[in-house]
Amino acid sequence: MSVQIRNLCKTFGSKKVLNNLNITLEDGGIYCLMGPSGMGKTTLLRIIMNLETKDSGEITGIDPDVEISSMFQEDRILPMLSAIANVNMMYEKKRPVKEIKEDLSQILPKKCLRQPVCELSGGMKRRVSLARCMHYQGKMIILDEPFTGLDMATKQEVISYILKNRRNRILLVATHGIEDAALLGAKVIHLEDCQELMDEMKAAIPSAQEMEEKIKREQNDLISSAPKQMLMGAGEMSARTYMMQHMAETNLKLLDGIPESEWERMGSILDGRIQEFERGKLIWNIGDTCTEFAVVLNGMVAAYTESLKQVESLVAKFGPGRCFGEMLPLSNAGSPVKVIAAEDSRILFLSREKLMEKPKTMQEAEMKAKIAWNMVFEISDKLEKVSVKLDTTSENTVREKIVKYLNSLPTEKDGTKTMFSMQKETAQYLRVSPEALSKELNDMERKGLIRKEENKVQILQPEFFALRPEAGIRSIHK
Ligand SMILES: Nc1ncnc2c1ncn2[C@@H]1O[C@H](COP(=O)(O)OP(=O)(O)OP(=O)(O)O)[C@@H](O)[C@H]1O
Repeated sequence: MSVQIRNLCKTFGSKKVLNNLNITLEDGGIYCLMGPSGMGKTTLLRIIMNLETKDSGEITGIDPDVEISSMFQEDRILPMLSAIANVNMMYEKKRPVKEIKEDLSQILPKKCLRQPVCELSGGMKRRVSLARCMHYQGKMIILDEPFTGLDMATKQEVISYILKNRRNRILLVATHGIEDAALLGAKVIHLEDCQELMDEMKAAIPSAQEMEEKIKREQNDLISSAPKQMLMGAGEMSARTYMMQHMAETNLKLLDGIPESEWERMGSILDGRIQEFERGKLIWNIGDTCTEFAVVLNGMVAAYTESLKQVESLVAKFGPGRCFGEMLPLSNAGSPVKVIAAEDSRILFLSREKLMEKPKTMQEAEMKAKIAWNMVFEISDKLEKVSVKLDTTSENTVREKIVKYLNSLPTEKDGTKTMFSMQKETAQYLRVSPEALSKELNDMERKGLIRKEENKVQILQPEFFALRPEAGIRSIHK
């Protein structure tokens, strides 16, 4: 039976937070609840969980007191107990420690499972809290910003853990991460679309300009983190994906210099076709052949790649005036990319063949000249960026991989870096044998480059570890 939220209203004092909100959560569905900060996500989750009273409306299909398992924004774990004990508290009749240990070691280093959780890092505490939630039986799982403080690799591990242990329960995740929905395979619920927005509520919604800036920031974060991930040497991202991300950085402004009011007319002169896509609709699928340039006239589209583990991640978002056809030839070459409407969008498709044809009228010649100029300009810029190619892991020595990996980890306040997880998993992650990893770490310690203790590594000679991108990339035409 689905969970139905009908005409839900909530006011704090004079502040209207939810107004006639309607959402249906289908049995077994996965949902990401998104919305600007302060829009009422946590309030809605708390009302569903019966931790907050509603002013009016109704929620049917679930008994919040026994059927919901939740993870809050705060960890809510018992600090002096171990991760194992925290999880085992979910059971009236305790489960064998071995069983819990095995389960937890999917997302946490084995060594820390018996430590009091107050000694763990913030991200580790989040994972204990998540595991506790997943172990509770019920009909629905609610996670309020579960991925805060997790790096991309850990997030992917945690998401596989969630999906593996969900057992077809309804999953509702509040998040700000635009790529989380794709990683979870979730349907996105935009809180602002499910209710009647009062003027005061609209104030929480960012302006178009703020959104543009946010997207730019997120895009930049994604792009700047890409080489880092690659430098880890995990082989997870191909060189082609790397190139694509650099392409995304400069995605083609095919219509630059042509006023917006002219775009549609230009489309008709060049025999283009215009198609409308509702939010969430697939525009271009992985592997589709590319014979057209696709220019966003209105709305916003998002391009996703698929990693070797078939986890999708957002590569770029394109707003009006941007063209994504340039990325698609790469998909023919085997690099997976798909494009989805992130908002209701109108797309102008321009045939490559038509663009190449000799113009028949002056108007056509003028349009084509502008497009051709934009392409030349863009391509010359790109050639600069695509002039590097990633070495594949086979050419990297174990030490290079360790150095790159350590470089990619954040430095903690005490100057140490916490290794991804236990050595065995790190070895697997870096695609080297555990013996080779351990030998190399010992060697580096003997040479005074690092000091090891438990899961932590202290870098003693920072200059040796200074990020050297050229160690992982080489020029292909210089
Ligand atoms: N107990 C409360 N008393 C008064 N106002 C509250 C209370 N709880 C929440 N609010 C207000 O309700 C609004 C919605 O808050 P809520 O925490 O639900 O937003 P959110 O979408 O989850 O935000 P974020 O993404 O930042 O976590 C905010 O303006 C907040 O200040």
